[in-house]
Amino acid sequence: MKIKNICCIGAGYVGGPTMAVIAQKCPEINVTVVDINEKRIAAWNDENVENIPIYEPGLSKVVEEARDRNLFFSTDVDKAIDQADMIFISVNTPTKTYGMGKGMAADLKFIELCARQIARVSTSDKIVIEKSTLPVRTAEALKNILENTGNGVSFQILSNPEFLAEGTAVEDLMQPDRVLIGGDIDTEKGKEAVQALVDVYAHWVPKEQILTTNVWSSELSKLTANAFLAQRVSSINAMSELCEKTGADVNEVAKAVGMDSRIGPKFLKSSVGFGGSCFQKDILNLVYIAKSFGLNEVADYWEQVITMNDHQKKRFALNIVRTLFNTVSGKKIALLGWAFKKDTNDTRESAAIYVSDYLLNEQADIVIYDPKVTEEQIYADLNYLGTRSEEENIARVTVLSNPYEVCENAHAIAVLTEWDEFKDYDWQRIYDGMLKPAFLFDGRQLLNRKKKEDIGFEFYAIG
Ligand SMILES: NC(=O)c1ccc[n+]([C@@H]2O[C@H](COP(=O)([O-])OP(=O)(O)OC[C@H]3O[C@@H](n4cnc5c(N)ncnc54)[C@H](O)[C@@H]3O)[C@@H](O)[C@H]2O)c1
Ligand SMILES: O=c1ccn([C@@H]2O[C@H](COP(=O)(O)OP(=O)(O)O[C@H]3O[C@H](CO)[C@@H](O)[C@H](O)[C@H]3O)[C@@H](O)[C@H]2O)c(=O)[nH]1
Repeated sequence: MKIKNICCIGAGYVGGPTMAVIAQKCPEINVTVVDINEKRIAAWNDENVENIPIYEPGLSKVVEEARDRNLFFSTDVDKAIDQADMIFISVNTPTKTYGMGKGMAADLKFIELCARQIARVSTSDKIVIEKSTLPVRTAEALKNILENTGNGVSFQILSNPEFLAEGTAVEDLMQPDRVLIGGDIDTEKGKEAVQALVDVYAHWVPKEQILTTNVWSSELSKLTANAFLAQRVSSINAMSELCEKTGADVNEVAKAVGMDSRIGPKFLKSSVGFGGSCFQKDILNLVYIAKSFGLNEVADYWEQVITMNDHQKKRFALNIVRTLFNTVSGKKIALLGWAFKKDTNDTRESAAIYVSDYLLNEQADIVIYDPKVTEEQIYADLNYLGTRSEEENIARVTVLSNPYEVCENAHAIAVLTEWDEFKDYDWQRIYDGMLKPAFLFDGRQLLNRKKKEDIGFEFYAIG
């Protein structure tokens, strides 16, 4: 089966970059990315390609090459669905904030809406692909909706979870460790659909790296991968606290442990805690699924990864309070970084949000600089927590676009995102402008302790 038209529902951090790369690598396939968010689509279509809504190194170049050639962004969801042979569903699946499974389960309402829309609009056979991260067995529900409410056309459902990490999305998409495709491999039609998607990726991904499985394994592998990755971060963060008590150095421990080829060196960087839209959401979802099968030990095991992460964020903030003579009330604390990691403008679940919240509870005055995050986003993140009124957040929090100004007259600086530029600042100038003692808290193992101590900083790093 030769695919001519692809539609992707959801022009977010996954849909946008993933489809841009597919379009660039498959010039003979038309790729249309649709979204109900008009502002987002307008930004993807902005004449100045640097204004696309997602900041990812290398992405604007890929978009520039393919856009209006075979890559299109549109709000006309019905039309794109109807014209497509293959539809990726790449909408958000956040943690539920209401009702059954509140705070744990994935909210599948956007997925269901997509399925109903596909069923209503389609007049020809389609391959429907789960690109969003979904609870295991979601394909069953999708199939039920599509087959019972559709116009009698045939749908094949595949699971094709995305493993890209933000900040390196383009690189990860161009050279993925693997592409995972789950399908109904027991039927001819199912096999054909899997092959059609394999053929798309085979334009640039070596065949050995395209893994096909049954649908349930594919769905569950995505949750498993994120749980394992987050677990490594929580494991090293747990050790960081022990290092601080014992004089061991967490970087040295990570290196020594990571040189064991069975463990490996990656993803062992101790930090103020993992953030991002995926790890917490996906582990909570996994815990919820385990509990729903009565697997309480399995659920408790994975829940500890989140407990440890919450502890890490909290103890970082409390350490600032304790070190500043047990009070930060009315003190200016400068925060460098708001994004959940470097090279992205995404702030979802960023540790910076929670560290700020703790400090604001202690009545600190917070001044923030991030190279890619807007002031509007920072206030939105704090207001979303609902800990205090919007007016109070505005009164206590200032966002500036000059890092030196942010640090001017501060009692302390906390580095919360590992942006490269922070390393190259004129730290003597920053020190000179601060109140003394000048405290510097490195939540990212980013700065050189010796050099900062030589300048005169009271330096605290995790681990
Ligand atoms: N962000 C990541 O790095 C990442 C990586 C791998 C997997 N995932 C998974 O991919 C999925 C999408 O994540 P994201 O970060 O791209 O989310 P996102 O919020 O950035 O984008 C989702 C988009 O879907 C749109 N949308 C929602 N319902 C719609 C509908 N009915 N019709 C049209 N558009 C609709 C929203 O307006 C939004 O723009 C999630 O399930 C996530 O877990 C994310
Ligand atoms: O050694 C490490 C590695 C990561 N982090 C933190 O962990 C979070 C997540 O980082 P990362 O995994 O690099 O970014 P994400 O974009 O959240 O990507 C994860 O989540 C995606 C969404 O499901 C998956 O597709 C990716 O494979 C998976 O890495 C960030 O706050 C990092 O700062 C650490 O603290 N230490």
